Amino acid sequence: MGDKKIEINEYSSENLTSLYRLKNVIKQESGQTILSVPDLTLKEGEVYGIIGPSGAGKSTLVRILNGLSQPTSGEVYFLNKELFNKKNLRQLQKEMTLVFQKPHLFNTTVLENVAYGLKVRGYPSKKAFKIAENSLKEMGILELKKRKAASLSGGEAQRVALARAMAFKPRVLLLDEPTGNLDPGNIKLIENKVNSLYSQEHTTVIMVTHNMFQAKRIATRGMFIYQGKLIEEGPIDQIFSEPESNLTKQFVNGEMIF
Ligand SMILES: Nc1ncnc2c1ncn2[C@@H]1O[C@H](COP(=O)(O)OP(=O)(O)OP(=O)(O)O)[C@@H](O)[C@H]1O
Repeated sequence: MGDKKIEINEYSSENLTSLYRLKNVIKQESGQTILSVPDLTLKEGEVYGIIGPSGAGKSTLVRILNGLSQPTSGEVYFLNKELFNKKNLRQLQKEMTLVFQKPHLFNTTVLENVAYGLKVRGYPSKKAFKIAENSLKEMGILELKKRKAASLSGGEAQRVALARAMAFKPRVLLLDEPTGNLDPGNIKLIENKVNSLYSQEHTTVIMVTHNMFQAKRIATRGMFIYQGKLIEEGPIDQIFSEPESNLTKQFVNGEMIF
């Protein structure tokens, strides 16, 4: 591969105290603080569910974690390196991928869409297509490989976006409401995929979801964001049964009016 891959021993799990570390992170837009995270550590190999009302700042957080949106102030470390340092950003971003609720697919075939992410990571074309085919097979959609992306249904497009994200086996998979527009069958398929990524590949998954049942079903840890503030982060059972904050309690019990 053309790109320097991050050496495992450079960031071995033994030396790694955190996958992400955020300190005093503030994001402002038009003079307003839309996200404030005083101190947050995210560990490798967990499935994080990010919950909170609409407009709370959930997407803002995943865009920061993916390196797409630089905080106005504060520090973000990924694998113990400053994520937004110009020297590190592109290299570190190759370890992660973000899938949106409405997938952004290129106007080419499904197979070319899935191979793209591998090619930009330096895989030779033939190998990229082979891995892409395999990834489509794993998502159960190999028969779509020659279809133009624009002709796909919402559920199919989301599965293609996930096949593309998973093809290069990212260390971190960020999902922003990935099942928001899908029917129960497609939701189940995607949740099963997240479960197997976690249990078999030990991929860290960080997922925004409006669906609290979904967070309960698939997350190992939860984060509650409210009015631009990270209120709490902890084991998912604790978030739902014994949250530290009264705000979290009101939200998970459906008592919050907003
Ligand atoms: N570029 C921007 N300029 C101004 N305000 C913004 C900008 N981006 C986000 N915001 C505001 O910041 C707040 C947080 O937005 P964000 O998309 O992170 O929320 P969210 O929790 O993901 O919401 P939803 O669940 O509705 O998707 C919202 O009030 C939003 O309107």
